[in-house]
Amino acid sequence: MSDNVVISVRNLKTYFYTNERCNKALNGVSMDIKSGKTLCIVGESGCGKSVTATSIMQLLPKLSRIEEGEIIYHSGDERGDIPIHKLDRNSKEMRELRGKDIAMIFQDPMTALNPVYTIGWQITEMMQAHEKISKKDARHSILQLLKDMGIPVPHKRIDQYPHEFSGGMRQRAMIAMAMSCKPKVLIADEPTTALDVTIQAQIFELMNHLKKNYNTAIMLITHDMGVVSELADDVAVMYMGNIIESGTAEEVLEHPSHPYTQGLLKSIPVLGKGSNQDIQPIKGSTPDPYNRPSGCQFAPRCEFATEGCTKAMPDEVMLDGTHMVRCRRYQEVSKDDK
Ligand SMILES: Nc1ncnc2c1ncn2[C@@H]1O[C@H](COP(=O)(O)OP(=O)(O)OP(=O)(O)O)[C@@H](O)[C@H]1O
Repeated sequence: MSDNVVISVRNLKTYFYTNERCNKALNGVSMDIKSGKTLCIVGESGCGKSVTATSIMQLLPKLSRIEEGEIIYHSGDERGDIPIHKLDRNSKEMRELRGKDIAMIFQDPMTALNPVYTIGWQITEMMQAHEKISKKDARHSILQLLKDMGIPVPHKRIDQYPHEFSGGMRQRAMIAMAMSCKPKVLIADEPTTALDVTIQAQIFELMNHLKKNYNTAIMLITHDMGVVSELADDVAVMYMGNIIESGTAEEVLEHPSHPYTQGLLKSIPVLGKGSNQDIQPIKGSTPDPYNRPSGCQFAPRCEFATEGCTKAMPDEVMLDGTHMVRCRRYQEVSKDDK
């Protein structure tokens, strides 16, 4: 395994059990999250992006559990490799990992920020929960952190409440809180969906700054291929609980080999191509997770599908380099893209 892998996920199966029915929300997911790189997880609503994140954080909703597979955190220190999938969500070890080693940011900053305390107070609490640090030293580092996160007049902002911040500034404050213990991994679940494009661009710049200057491993969840093309070093495309294509951003975006990836790329406008672009949404909709089609889950929506596709789930095929695709018809699909 390459040195810079911080989290490796192997054959992860996370299921939901509701009314005696089982939803295989993750059905054998494997991926590596690497330091100093951004891995984008992309796919339509319900494909399993958030469940992947909450499995890694051991913050799964009720009625769901990790059924099979591994999530290993490679600490790089005397703790060695930590099997997260075996830890209890409320265990001391898991609580220490959360925040200190692996931090998460959300679409809505108020998920993480408490309205009744000042930003400075909340970040101090977070720091003191994980390390021995005096209030004075914490204040000093928080001022620097707020400045690093592009929050103007930090000595004033530190004593303000979340409601005194604009949406974009609140998002930065949440990122500052997530970064306060210098985590090795930052998991960001659609962090800019609610923000306007200018603020979105600033938050992306900030994430690139974290990656470069703190060597943070970033896992960024998005449904937007435009975001992927701007930020990703590595990409994993998910559909119905499986990764159906993955590789470096160049491999996946320049040579998409799964019809679903091609569909996602055709459904976004390309910068610089003007307003007369042929934007085509992917036809059909995702199947009912409790009543899945047999074989390839995308087959009912796929123009390349043949009878064989509905018989069994396609195996992973390794193309060039790290490029993986799960499609029987990938050769025809790749030709079609040329
Ligand atoms: N709390 C829950 N209770 C029951 N099923 C759930 C719950 N959360 C997620 N699921 C199911 O797990 C599957 C994966 O959902 P997940 O939230 O990971 O999708 P997603 O790709 O993050 O979608 P979105 O972009 O809408 O957030 C879906 O079939 C979803 O219905």
